[in-house]
Amino acid sequence: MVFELVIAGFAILLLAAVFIKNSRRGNGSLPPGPTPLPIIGHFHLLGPLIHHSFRDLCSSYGPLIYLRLGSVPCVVASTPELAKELLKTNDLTFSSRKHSLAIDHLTYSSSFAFSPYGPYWRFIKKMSTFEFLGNRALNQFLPIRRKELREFLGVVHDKSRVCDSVNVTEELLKLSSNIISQIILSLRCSGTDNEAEGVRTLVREVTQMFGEFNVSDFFWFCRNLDFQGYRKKFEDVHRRYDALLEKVIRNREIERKNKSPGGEYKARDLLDMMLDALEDKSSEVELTREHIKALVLDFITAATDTTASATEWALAELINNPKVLAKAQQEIDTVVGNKRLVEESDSPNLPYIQAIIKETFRLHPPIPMIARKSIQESKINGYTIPQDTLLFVNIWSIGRDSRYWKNPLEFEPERFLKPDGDTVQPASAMDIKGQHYELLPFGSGRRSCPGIALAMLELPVTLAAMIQCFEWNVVDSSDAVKSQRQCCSPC
Ligand code: HEM
Repeated sequence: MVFELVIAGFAILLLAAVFIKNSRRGNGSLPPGPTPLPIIGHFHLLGPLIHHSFRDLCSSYGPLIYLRLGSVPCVVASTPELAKELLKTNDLTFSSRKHSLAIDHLTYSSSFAFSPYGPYWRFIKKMSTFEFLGNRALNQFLPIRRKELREFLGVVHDKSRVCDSVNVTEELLKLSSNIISQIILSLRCSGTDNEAEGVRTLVREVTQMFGEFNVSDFFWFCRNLDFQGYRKKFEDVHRRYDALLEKVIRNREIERKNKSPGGEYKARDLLDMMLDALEDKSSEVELTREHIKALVLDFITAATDTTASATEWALAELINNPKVLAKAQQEIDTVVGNKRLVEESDSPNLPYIQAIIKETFRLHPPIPMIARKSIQESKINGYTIPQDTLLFVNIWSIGRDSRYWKNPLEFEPERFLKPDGDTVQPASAMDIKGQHYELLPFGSGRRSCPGIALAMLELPVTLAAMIQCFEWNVVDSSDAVKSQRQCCSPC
């Protein structure tokens, strides 16, 4: 009896699989892909690092594949040509993003980074591009970045004296979080500022929740169930975040009311800009307090881990490649010397440091796949991509593909330098602003990263200062990177 039941069950599964396969053929023009299983689709083919699994699937089924993750249809692209076709030629079609229960709960359903392409998104994009992340604002915030970098170097220095090793991961996260929370809220996490520290802790919890796998996001019949108990966690974090941000906003409103005209000048942060827009009855978009709270979360989560992880990977590669490290030290010695600390204004004269950053992005993009959702049906390479399909452009696998890169797994920053007589110039032909589809660390097109200019100011100077001030090596292989200090004079 049991045996018969097993056989019957197996037959049903097989029939369902054949049905699904035929329905793909019936549709005819979907990109190729493995046969899905009933209900779970292709989930069983994914390992813990999804970009690795997608690379393997693309090498078996082709550069553009179609998968079903539970009930969610998706396509994966893994060549620069397809990246261009999808993100440039069909930019508008793939201009949306998939929501998850975590995103909806935690960002008041008002996130900018996850909002559909429309008036609200355009309004914030304009404000971030031209105002708070524009050249003028970035110049105004230079003293903050300079002070934070010195503070960071000081902490690494002090801790390494006391403990002879430092958790660089943690310190880099504090550095990027301090910079962005001051640009956005004029708050600094110093350990004594409770509000800033509270925001930082909550943002870390939120970042973790965004990355967790929730079955309810992929199986429509689980949408209202909560097997993993996430809903309660989301509600708890949301309540604490809302209370904290409400307090920050209320304090700022009082400060604005009491401000005397011509009082002390302070660079306008994002919160000021949003409160101006909130009060402006003629503003092109009607904003709410929820929009402000969601935007703060959007920007802090988007800016913190990405910048810290890029610096950490660059450092890890330098430690593992002593010749590259020596060349970088040589460049800093020649251009900056040891009488002063390297500054952001030195970056254009440090082409090797910039090449190290690009090489780090190629091998370790902080966001390994660009994720979008289609708002309409499209034809790509002769295949039909239906509306509401999730798109993944696997920039991690493109960066390691031997068809586009010589010695793809080697860390060779020289590939980004072009000899020009005796000097080397930054390889302008390979910039990272989303025009060269072999290297897309910040994405491409209208939804590309608005923080690129800020990140590219922070990264070279942070890395150069770490090289200038300390000698680096790994002291414990169980941690990502630790430093052993031997401080030089500038810091
Ligand atoms: C090394 C640092 C960073 C990397 C590698 C990075 C990478 C990315 C990528 C790949 C995207 C998706 C782009 C696309 O879909 O085409 C993105 C979006 C975004 N990034 Fe960054 N980012 C970094 C730093 C920052 C910073 C410093 C900020 C804020 C100041 C920021 C804010 C955002 C926002 C708000 C979005 C969503 C944009 C939208 O949906 O329109 N990022 N970033």
